[in-house]
Amino acid sequence: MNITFIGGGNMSFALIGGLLQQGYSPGQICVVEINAERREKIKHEFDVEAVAELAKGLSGSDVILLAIKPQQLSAVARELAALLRSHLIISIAAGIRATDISRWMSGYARVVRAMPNTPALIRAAVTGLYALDGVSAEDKRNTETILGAVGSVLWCNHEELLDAVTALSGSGPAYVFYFIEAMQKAGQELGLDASQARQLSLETFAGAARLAIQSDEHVATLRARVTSQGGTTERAIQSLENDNVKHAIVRAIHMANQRSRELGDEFGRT
Ligand SMILES: NC(=O)C1=CN([C@@H]2O[C@H](COP(=O)(O)OP(=O)(O)OC[C@H]3O[C@@H](n4cnc5c(N)ncnc54)[C@H](O)[C@@H]3O)[C@@H](O)[C@H]2O)C=CC1
Ligand SMILES: O=C(O)[C@@H]1CCC=N1
Repeated sequence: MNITFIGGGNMSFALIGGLLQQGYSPGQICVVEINAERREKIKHEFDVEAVAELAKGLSGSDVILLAIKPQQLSAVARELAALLRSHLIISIAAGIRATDISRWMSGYARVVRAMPNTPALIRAAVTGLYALDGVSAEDKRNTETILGAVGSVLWCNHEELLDAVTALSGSGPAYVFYFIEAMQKAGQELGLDASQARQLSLETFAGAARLAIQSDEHVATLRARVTSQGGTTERAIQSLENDNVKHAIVRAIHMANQRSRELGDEFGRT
């Protein structure tokens, strides 16, 4: 299975790195990238072919992975329409609907919409997937192999759920970093130096997440176990509740979901 990436930015870097580590050979991968500096970087980093012209990048490829910004997608998809043979198309663009990509490509229906996240860089991504009806069982397995090279994958049965995936896990690493930023700030205000605050915050976050993954219990139960009656955690959680922090986080994720849908509507009209 030969893969052509359209766009050689951050996400393509993560995915290509994962595929090569999984045993893919550089000869199976090609990148179409309009920026000459990026092309050089890709060649230098991975020893894979990087070209500027779409048609040149597609020769011999079975899968086209669209990794350009949502704003650039409709023009590229329309250009692709005339060049398609029997390619599987996978798009990772936020918000852009598989149904619109298919429409821009004159109804071509072998389209999968995927939403990975940046932990792909260390092969710890989670990716939501949605397939149009024209995608075969083999196409689905190939999609799982490609996105599975950088982490775990899950299929959604309805396209709207990809907006939810985008809001929860696509953007999610930013929420986690935001929380860690706050923990580090507090640690330093309490007299720890930057490196101590970093170590304590990050390892607490990673340890708690690992514990939750390995435990069969609900996270609320795990939280209760940290919270001694009359103790320090109780005081902190009460403060979070008084400030309505859970509500604020839930609202933020709804906002991201709304933005993903807006992106779909915005470009769906074109
Ligand atoms: N950054 C993130 O956390 C995530 C991003 N995404 C999605 O992945 C897509 C790519 O995101 P990034 O890699 O972060 O963006 P990026 O800006 O790092 O990469 C995009 C690349 O595409 C190139 N490009 C632009 N127009 C092109 C064209 N016509 N032909 C070929 N190359 C072209 C640009 O020069 C750039 O190198 C976006 O649609 C984004 O919504 C999906 C999941 C997570
Ligand atoms: O912020 C964005 O639009 C992209 C999609 C998910 C993560 N980054």
